[in-house]
Amino acid sequence: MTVDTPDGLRAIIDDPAGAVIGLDFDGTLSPIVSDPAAARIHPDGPATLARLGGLVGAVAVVTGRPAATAVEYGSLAGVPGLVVLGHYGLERWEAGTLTAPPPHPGLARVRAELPSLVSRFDGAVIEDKERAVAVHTRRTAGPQAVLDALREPVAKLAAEAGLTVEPGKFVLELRPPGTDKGMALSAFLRERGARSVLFAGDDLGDLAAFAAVRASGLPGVTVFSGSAELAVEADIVVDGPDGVMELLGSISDAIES
Ligand SMILES: O=P(O)(O)OC[C@H]1O[C@H](O[C@H]2O[C@H](CO)[C@@H](O)[C@H](O)[C@H]2O)[C@H](O)[C@@H](O)[C@@H]1O
Repeated sequence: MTVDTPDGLRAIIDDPAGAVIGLDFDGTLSPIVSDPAAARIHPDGPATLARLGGLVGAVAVVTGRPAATAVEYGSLAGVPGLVVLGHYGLERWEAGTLTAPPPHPGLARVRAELPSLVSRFDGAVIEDKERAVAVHTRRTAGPQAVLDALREPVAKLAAEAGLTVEPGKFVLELRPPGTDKGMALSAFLRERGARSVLFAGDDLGDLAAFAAVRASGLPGVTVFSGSAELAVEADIVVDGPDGVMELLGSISDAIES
């Protein structure tokens, strides 16, 4: 780290025991791929997180994925002390134990009615995540046009089922209301008595966590995992998961030195 190191990052390096590091999964720890089931963490991910986790107060993965999926695709089970807040904070995985509420009753209606909306578009696929259902358009001939065409009927179905729509990179997710990544991160900061915070993300669902960093009143830093698909303002912009790994590694270097 240099003299240009942002204040929030300086606070993390100077007092690592008080630092909470929050990390999104897809697009941040894991490169974006066309098949959601084929996503896997960056090859340096598990070792990078294990090293950083041994130096700071806590590392949490905050994701729209089910926590167990992030643990599996991220090879995270062996990362000491790591907490995974899945489904935007509905679920929590820690030390091999998963805590989760019962699935929302509205999901049954979504499972029954969504296929007929989606089947009109070749290549659009449904990802059933048990506590949420997502429609992906990345593999259609016109991902943005199909996403735009689905927006209104999906919003109507979600409202009728008592669910909320979470938009993301060529995805519309129908999920239970009442939580988001900002609420999940804020609660985790309070629980851990954080004295500084970093959150890294790449998608629209991460903006609530960026806002929570700013609202926390703590020295904090927002990190955007950049790509050609989305531009978002953040304190630090890095080049996708490669850049995230490099940044996390350099934070560990700076703490150790
Ligand atoms: O909070 P996250 O961990 O970033 O999860 C958000 C969504 O990520 C996944 O979809 C995204 O990644 C896929 C794999 O790289 C990609 O194919 C898709 O286009 C992206 O939107 C996941 O499949 C969703 O369920 C998550 O909500």
